[in-house]
Amino acid sequence: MNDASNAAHGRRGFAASDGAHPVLQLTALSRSFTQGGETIDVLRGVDLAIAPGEIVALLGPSGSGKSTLLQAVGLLEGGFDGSIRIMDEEAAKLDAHGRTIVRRDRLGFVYQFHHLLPDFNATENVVLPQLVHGAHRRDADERAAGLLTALGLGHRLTHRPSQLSGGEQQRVAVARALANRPALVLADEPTGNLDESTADIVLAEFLRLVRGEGSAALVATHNERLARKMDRVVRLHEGRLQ
Ligand SMILES: Nc1ncnc2c1ncn2[C@@H]1O[C@H](COP(=O)(O)OP(=O)(O)OP(=O)(O)O)[C@@H](O)[C@H]1O
Repeated sequence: MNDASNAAHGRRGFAASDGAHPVLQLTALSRSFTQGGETIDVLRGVDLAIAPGEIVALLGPSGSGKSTLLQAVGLLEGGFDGSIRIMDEEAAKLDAHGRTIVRRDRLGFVYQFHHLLPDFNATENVVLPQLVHGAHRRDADERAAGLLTALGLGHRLTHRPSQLSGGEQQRVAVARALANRPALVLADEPTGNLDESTADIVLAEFLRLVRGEGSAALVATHNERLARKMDRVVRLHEGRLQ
C-alpha cells in the first residue's frame, strides 16, 4: 500500500485513546526563506510530538514562525526539510494528491479570519466539507446542526456569514474544522480577531468541543493567558521549540 492509499484508509487503527501513536510527530523540521539575497532561517530543527486528544498551545512573538510551522503541518507549502509524521505516515514525502487526502481525512483548520463561503449559510458551510469527504447529505446536515447547536448557534443555522457577528462567524469556522472528525485540528490565532471577552468565550467553546470530540489540536497564539487553558504550552524561540 503506498502512502496515498494508506491515507485514503483514513483513521483506522488510530483511536483517540491510542496513546502509543502520536497524531503528530515533527523531527528536525526546518524552513528558510530567501528574499533579496538574504536568507532567514525561520524554523531551525523543530521537534514535537502530540498525543491523540492532546491540545497544545504554540506560543511565540510575532514573526517567530508560528504560521510557518502550522503551514508545514497543514501540508499547505513545500520547501521544508525534516520529517512530518501524521498518524505514523510520513506526510512530508507525499505527492500533492496524497497531501490533499491527509488534509481532508485527518486535519481540520481554523484561521484568524474565518474564510467561510459568503454565499452559503452557517449549516451549508459545515455541510460542504462533509459532502466532499463522502458523507450523505442527511448525516452531514445532522452533524452540522449538532456542532453548531453545541456552539450556541442553534438559532443561527440559516444565517449567512455576513448576517453573523465576528464571534458567531468564528464558531461556524470551528464547527467546519471539526465536521469530518479530524484527528488533529490546526488553529492559527483562532480568536485573534475577536475582542477579549468574546475571544475567551469562543476559545472555551473551542476547547470544550475539541475535547468532547477527542481530537488533538495545535493552536498558535501569542496570548499567554489563553495558552494556559490548553493541556501543554510549547514556545518557538530562535527557530526551535522550548
Ligand atoms: N513567504 C515568505 N517569504 C519570505 N519570508 C517569509 C515568508 N513567510 C514568512 N516569512 C518570514 O518568516 C518569519 C516568520 O513568519 P510567520 O508568519 O511564520 O510568524 P508568526 O510567528 O506566525 O507571526 P505572527 O504572530 O505575526 O502571525 C517572518 O520573519 C516572516 O517575514
